[in-house]
Amino acid sequence: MASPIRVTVLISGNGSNLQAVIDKARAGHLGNNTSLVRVLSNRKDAFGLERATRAGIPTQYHNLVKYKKQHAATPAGVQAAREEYDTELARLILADAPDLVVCLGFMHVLSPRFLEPLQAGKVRIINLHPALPGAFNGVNAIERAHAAWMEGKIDKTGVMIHDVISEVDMGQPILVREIPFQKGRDENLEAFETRVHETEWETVIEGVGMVIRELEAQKQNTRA
Ligand SMILES: Nc1nc2c(c(=O)[nH]1)N[C@@H](CN(C=O)c1ccc(C(=O)N[C@@H](CCC(=O)O)C(=O)O)cc1)CN2
Ligand SMILES: NCC(=O)N[C@@H]1O[C@H](COP(=O)([O-])[O-])[C@@H](O)[C@H]1O
Repeated sequence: MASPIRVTVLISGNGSNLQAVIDKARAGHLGNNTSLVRVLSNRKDAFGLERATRAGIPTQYHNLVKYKKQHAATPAGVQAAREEYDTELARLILADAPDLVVCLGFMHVLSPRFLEPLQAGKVRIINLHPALPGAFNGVNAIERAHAAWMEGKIDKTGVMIHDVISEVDMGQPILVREIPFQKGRDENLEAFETRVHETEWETVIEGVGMVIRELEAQKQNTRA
């Protein structure tokens, strides 16, 4: 059997999308031969780390604060801290020799200090974002979409899996799932968020599966 597709997951929080991926991989339905090699979080209290531990997946906590303390609290100092953080993040991840890095609620903007070493190592990076391409980039996308709908500005939103590039949430979409708003403008934020998360759990499994199959085919062609 071909060597497994090695996957590293980056998180910052609850990890419900990570759990969807873990469950699918464990059932053998995430590609023919997939190995989740590590879950890394920039937040120590991320429940996703517990989910990974329960699944027997190695974890790592890598936090920006340690780097910020070594620099002045100036824009230049913060920039230097972020660059050092990203350089070390790339080293940590490359040490596991992944084929794919999946951002699932990883609340940190990745700089070229991270992106370039991974590109050099031919490691694909993808992200799950709860919005349609080009809409509501960045944080709090679900809340912002709901507010825009309440103001009558949009009638649908969605979730997507996309390639990660330096410009946040502007990488090539891989899989997009639209989510229409319900008539009557009476769906509160909590109910709407639940619908979005349910769509995410399906989308992340399908989207990650698509990329894994692409990588499997590439490995097959390289061997041929
Ligand atoms: N260079 C890229 N980095 C990341 C991308 C990307 O497409 N390109 N996707 C994100 C995930 N993400 C949206 O999907 C995202 C995460 C975090 C932020 C952000 O503004 N983070 C702040 C800190 C916010 C916080 O701590 O709550 C920051 O980094 O200063 C924007 C978008 C993963 N990274
Ligand atoms: N900009 C990135 C972003 O907003 N990501 C979002 O963080 C949440 C993580 O949930 P989870 O920890 O339960 O998987 C998800 O809603 C994901 O789309």
